[in-house]
Amino acid sequence: MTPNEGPALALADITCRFAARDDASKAYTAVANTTLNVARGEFVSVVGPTGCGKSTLLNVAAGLLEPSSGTVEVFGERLLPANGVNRRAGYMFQADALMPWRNGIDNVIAGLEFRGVPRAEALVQGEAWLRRVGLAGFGDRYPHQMSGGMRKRLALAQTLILSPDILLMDEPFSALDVQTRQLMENELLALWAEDRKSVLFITHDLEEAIALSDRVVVLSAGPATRPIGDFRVDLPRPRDVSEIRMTPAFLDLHREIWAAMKEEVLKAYEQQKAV
Ligand SMILES: Nc1ncnc2c1ncn2[C@@H]1O[C@H](COP(=O)(O)OP(=O)(O)OP(=O)(O)O)[C@@H](O)[C@H]1O
Repeated sequence: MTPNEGPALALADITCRFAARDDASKAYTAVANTTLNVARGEFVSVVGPTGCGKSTLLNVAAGLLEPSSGTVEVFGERLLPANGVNRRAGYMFQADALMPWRNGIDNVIAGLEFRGVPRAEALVQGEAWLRRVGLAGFGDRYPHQMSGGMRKRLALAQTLILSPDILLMDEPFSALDVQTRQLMENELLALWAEDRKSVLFITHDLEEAIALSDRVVVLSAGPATRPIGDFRVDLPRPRDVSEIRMTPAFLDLHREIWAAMKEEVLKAYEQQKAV
């Protein structure tokens, strides 16, 4: 396959082993033989019980972690951590990456400045992004002067201003209260609908996964986590995440996926109690 062909992300037969926590001479297999694709423009969520290996997979996709075996291709091109991180991707993690010493606008344009975009030009783009995420006029506030929801908006602008082809999101809204979270989910969907980036979204919240995605992949409990289910979400778009949750089609899908997930969640819970 030549570069720029193929899915946005193709994780093939990925296995990740770490030194075991209780005995560093032993290996702990976090993820085993996992194959996962994200097509161009597709919104895929990965759900699974706590500690199962979701973040590990995302770090592999980001090029931040080299798998013990298996390959990653980004638009048909092999991702080799030796060559650096996945440059086609933007990230949003649970903890935002805002710099407390920079005000809102300077946080939004940080990535552009690192890339060498002249400040005046970066500021124009930054102001436009502040408007798009509903923060027009808040550019001079510092992160500590903003609410959790505002900080997430700022982080979203900070990521999207670099127009990545792929968005890698690791429970980006989990720290928010339910209402703010649903507002942010709707905003994410609206922004995504504008140019349909390819998204890999990690969450332990099945409702959030279904409401946002085209496809939900369910992971087994660890160790040796692997996908145990792959469900297409054919709910109509545009979606309002709080309304779609009430529809019979959503509830049917939730029931179906939860049936696949439940045993794994219970397994992970028992394991956690045993530690
Ligand atoms: N660098 C590492 N060294 C050793 N063990 C690790 C490392 N990174 C992850 N692990 C282990 O691998 C397993 C999977 O971790 P990971 O963070 O990917 O899970 P997760 O599904 O994202 O968890 P959560 O839902 O709690 O965020 C865990 O048991 C974790 O302790």
